[in-house]
Amino acid sequence: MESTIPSKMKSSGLVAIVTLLGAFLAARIPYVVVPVSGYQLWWLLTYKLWMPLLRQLPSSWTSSWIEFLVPGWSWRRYHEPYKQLGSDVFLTVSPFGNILWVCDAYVISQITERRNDFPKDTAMYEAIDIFGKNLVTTEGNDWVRHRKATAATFSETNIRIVWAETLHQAQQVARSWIGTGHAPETVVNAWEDMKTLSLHVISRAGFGRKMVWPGETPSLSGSSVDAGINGDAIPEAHTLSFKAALSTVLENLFMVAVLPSVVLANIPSKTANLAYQAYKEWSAYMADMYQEKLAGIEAEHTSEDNNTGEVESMDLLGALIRNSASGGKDDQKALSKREVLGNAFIFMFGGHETTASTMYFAQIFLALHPASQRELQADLDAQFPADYPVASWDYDRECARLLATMPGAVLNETLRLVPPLMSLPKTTALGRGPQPLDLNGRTVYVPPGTRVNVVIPAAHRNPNYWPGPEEELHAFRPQRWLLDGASADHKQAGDLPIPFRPCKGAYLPFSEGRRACIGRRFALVEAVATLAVLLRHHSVELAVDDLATDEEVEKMGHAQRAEVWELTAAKARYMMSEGLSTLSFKPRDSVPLRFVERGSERFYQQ
Ligand code: HEM
Repeated sequence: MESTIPSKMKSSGLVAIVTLLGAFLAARIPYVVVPVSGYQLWWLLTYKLWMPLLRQLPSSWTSSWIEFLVPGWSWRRYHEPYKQLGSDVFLTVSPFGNILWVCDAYVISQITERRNDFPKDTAMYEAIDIFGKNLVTTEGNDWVRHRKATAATFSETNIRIVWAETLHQAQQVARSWIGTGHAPETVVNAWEDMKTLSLHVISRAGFGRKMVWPGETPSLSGSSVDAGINGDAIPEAHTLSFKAALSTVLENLFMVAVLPSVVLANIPSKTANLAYQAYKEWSAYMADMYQEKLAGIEAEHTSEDNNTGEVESMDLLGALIRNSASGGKDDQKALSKREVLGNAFIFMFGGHETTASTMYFAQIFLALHPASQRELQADLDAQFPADYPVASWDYDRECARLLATMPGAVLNETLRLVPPLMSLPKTTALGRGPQPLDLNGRTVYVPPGTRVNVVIPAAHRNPNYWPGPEEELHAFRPQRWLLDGASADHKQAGDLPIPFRPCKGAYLPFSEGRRACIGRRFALVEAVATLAVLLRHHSVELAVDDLATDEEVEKMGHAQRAEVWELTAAKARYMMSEGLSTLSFKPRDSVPLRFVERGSERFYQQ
């Protein structure tokens, strides 16, 4: 059945709502009328006041819509609302706007492939323009210009830096977690450390800035390129270190983006003043780095023998300046200095916590699923002989295998269950007329200006696209990504196992189509290398310190140990579902973990 609506129709106004509903009714798309759309700032800030009052109303009035008012419903309830409504596409209608919610793989593919018809809702991202327009905040031809200039920087040369730097940083993490050799006494704050690791890797691969781990002597990490650069030191002209400036801006981004500088600088709040200081400092660092790298590239152009600029420009910022500089001053396609710096910041912003949370959640899942951890370690054993030090791990030889065996499967499964981005906010383009979507052979026209939300967690648990029983979709089962389930055997066979590939539109941690994540490989290489280094000789375990001391655990029998472990696991599982922040899958609280030598696990030894 086909339904049509007038081409000039906008989604605002009563007529538009009525016509839209008519179109959706004709195409048999369910809709839910809600009093607020859930995205208004006033609602996000005050919903906890209103919800208890609304819940007092008779459920016969509210049951069909009340849960859609709770921020975060779209990931807390996964596929359930779609199942209840009998459709993987439905509409919420409110006086504040209509939203189309989608977790149908075929419809998602149409949306991500038709970039111009379903552009990104860039208004949502305006706040991250603070250092300049960039890849995330642009659309149309402007986005094409940004994407062309930035795509070349994510080269294999750059990925090799990611690999080498991650191996180095992950060894520092392991060293600090082992402490002085009393591993079982160490309670690891893995979330903070994964954020630090991720920051260090992106600083090196993104800006050529080497960061040293607390307790690490700079000489341990130095290469000729890094000599004299240390992200923790405060250079003369600055008041904060490079690392402090960056991490403070990232932590206070909302405040920095929303409040005018003069307010930030003058309100009597230490946090606001520090945020302002960090903003100024980071801007100054970026300006210095821009000049340094530009000078290196220009020197390279004037001297055939001098290849310093080439080495420097292997990092993302250097490559970006090189690409933009080669476009020439009159080239309309080149990025301006402000745009280059805007993109450099967005690489940091886009790649920091997303990758850190993936590595952190993977470790929690492995602590909760010791059998999967042992399988992962068996794959590592098969790949890396005992006398093969991390320093010899070669990117070309090792990385593809890691990604195709259990370490890669664990990451795929982690990103399926807790994708760092929960939805892809799209709209239907204004001025292009209503957009047809094919829904199971029926065509429905979505009016211009309608918000369209591709809901990633719902697609990731949509039973229509994933083999196995429905309840299994909520379980951590990395083996689903390994078609034959016995990945270690492939080491002997010498060829790479073929991973499971979900259908298009069903698995979107990095989105799909031309606007897919530009840092996908960067993130996967970093995360897989980290897991391999950490778990090659050690295991992560749940720390049960809240319930029992080490001496008490020591005296416990098997059943008692299982009991304390299960109580701790229940808390960790709760944190992994209810304890995540509403706006992104970010932990609000940390799950204490232990890092113990393999063979000394206190629970579930092999
Ligand atoms: C596990 C880690 C990561 C995940 C899950 C992730 C996920 C995503 C997703 C879903 C998008 C699409 C957003 C949208 O369309 O609204 C995206 C875009 C983007 N990501 Fe990532 N990302 C990760 C790591 C990185 C890294 C390491 C970088 C850079 C170093 C990065 C840079 C970007 C940029 C610049 C875009 C915008 C691309 C465009 O619009 O053309 N991301 N990412």
